Amino acid sequence: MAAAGSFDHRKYKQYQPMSLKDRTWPDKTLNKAPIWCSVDLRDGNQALIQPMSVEQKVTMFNMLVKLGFKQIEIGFPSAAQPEFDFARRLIEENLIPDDVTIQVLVQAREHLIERTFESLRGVKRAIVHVYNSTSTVQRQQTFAMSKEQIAAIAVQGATWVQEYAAKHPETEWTFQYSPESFTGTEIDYAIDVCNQVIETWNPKDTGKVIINLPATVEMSTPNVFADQIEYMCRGLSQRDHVIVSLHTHNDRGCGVAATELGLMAGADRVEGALLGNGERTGNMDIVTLAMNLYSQGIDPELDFSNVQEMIDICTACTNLPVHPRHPWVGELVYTAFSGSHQDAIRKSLQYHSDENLPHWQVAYLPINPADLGRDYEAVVRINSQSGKGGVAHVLERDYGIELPKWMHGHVSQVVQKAAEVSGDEISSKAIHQLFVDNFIETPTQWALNGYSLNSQDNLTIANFKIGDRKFEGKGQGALEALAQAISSELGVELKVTQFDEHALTQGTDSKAISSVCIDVDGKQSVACFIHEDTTTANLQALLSAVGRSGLNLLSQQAESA
Ligand SMILES: CC(=O)SCCNC(=O)CCNC(=O)[C@H](O)C(C)(C)COP(=O)(O)OP(=O)(O)OC[C@H]1O[C@@H](n2cnc3c(N)ncnc32)[C@H](O)[C@@H]1OP(=O)(O)O
Ligand SMILES: CC(C)C(=O)C(=O)O
Repeated sequence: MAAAGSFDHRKYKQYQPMSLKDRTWPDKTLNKAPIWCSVDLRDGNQALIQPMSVEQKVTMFNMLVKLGFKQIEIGFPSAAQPEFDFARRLIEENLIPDDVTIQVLVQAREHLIERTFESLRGVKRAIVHVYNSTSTVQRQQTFAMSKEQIAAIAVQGATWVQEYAAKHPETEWTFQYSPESFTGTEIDYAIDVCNQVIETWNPKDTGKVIINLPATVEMSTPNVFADQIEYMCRGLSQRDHVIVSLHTHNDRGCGVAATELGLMAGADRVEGALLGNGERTGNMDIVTLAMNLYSQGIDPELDFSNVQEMIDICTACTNLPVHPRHPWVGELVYTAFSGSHQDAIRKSLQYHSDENLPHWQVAYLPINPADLGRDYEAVVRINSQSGKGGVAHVLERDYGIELPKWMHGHVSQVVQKAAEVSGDEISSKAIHQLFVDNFIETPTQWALNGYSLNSQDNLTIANFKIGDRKFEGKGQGALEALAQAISSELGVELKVTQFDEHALTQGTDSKAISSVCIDVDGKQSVACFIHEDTTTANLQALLSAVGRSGLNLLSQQAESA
């Protein structure tokens, strides 16, 4: 169907996948972390409205080191003075730990390469990353050059890098080449260009080089990218001396998926940025990929145990907010508002701790949010979508109030009403207040002002002072005696249909909570009471339930007078 105006899909053509019939990557699984390289300070930085200051770059660099990155692309020193100054600052102030290698990006242009090496003077170790664009579109439209001419730029760039490095033998150099716009490049041509660069550097005599394959623009489904990577891995010469690196972008929203499949297809190394910052829709999000591995029981070799600190630093340096639903780390990603999810989480957490399970298996929570430094308060939050399990969970979690199952519906009805009226979230404090007001508060006329209990012939004989009236009753235990006393004094039929007594599980001062459900002349009423004396808690809970049933002691008093 042709759409109105300029929204017309017919102007786009389908990406032509390569044909790799004997692909092996679909049968592979990921079982170890790749070599990580953060490009936050380069690709991330070049995508900001306001690039980071040198101070901000230092803060970001220190954080990347703390998170565990061993390779960090620190910028494009020949592009701008602050980029150059930052490289100098790291080197001159000795801010690069011994086990961390910095990387710099440069185009295959001699004056830029010269300036890049100048910025690296005195560094112990560095990766020099040179690139040129190889795609059909760029060959034709940006450079107006043939395949041979574009390959010659790559080889010339590789040669310059080698020559300038040779002038600084005190530094341990690693060379990296990217056929930029790789996903828009004919695959056999990409292999050819990369192999010419590899032959120029001839790593079999010197160690290893890095060939970085960027989805500069993400153009296909991740399976097509994986085919391309598997094919490249097969076709690159001196493969044992080549580290195959991936650098995906997220134009189609599949940057992480493409990288995962690319790793299955044989890549060794991954470039990306924290929280997916980077050009356009961003670079591959390292946090997501690392957490994907972590949640599968694989050591990501990066430490996200204080995720809030990482978010705060990234936000301060990039001025970009983090979406509340960002995978693994967004503010709301461990929060359930809907009732059935809350109920399942509550039961699952309980089961998990009761059974002492060796592996984390909790409904709706793929990992324990505490691993990232997140608290459990966020896990269940209440609004009108919530149910009885969620409300019970909040009272239990925040107030140690463990209610019997038959009470859950009563309490949640009250909370649900309040949520419907406000149209908003109901805080834990407000839920507690609703619980106190509706189920604990006792009308003064039904206040228990004293009791005595005696046992006789397996029966409890009891005296009660309720308000300022005295009652006498007997039964199997104090509760039944009280029910009998009220029934006979007020001429009603009162039965205790449900009863539960629990120690409060936190902040207790050894208090107990009693919950009572009664039937007064066919009408059901429930209430709870908290007290350090369990008998008082039981008796007062019953009296509160009587008060909530609408029985009026004062009018009965007036009648009997
Ligand atoms: C995919 C990426 O994101 S790569 C990173 C992009 N850039 C950065 O990170 C740093 C930001 N700064 C820049 O990009 C700047 O453009 C600089 C510093 C690299 C270069 O600046 P300038 O030379 O002043 O300008 P400009 O980029 O317009 O230069 C274009 C020229 O470089 C050539 N060129 C572009 N890329 C390359 C390359 N990789 N190798 C060789 N030549 C190249 C172009 O053909 C063009 O040549 P022409 O002038 O003969 O037409
Ligand atoms: C320089 C290369 C690796 C790049 O940033 C890209 O292609 O996205």
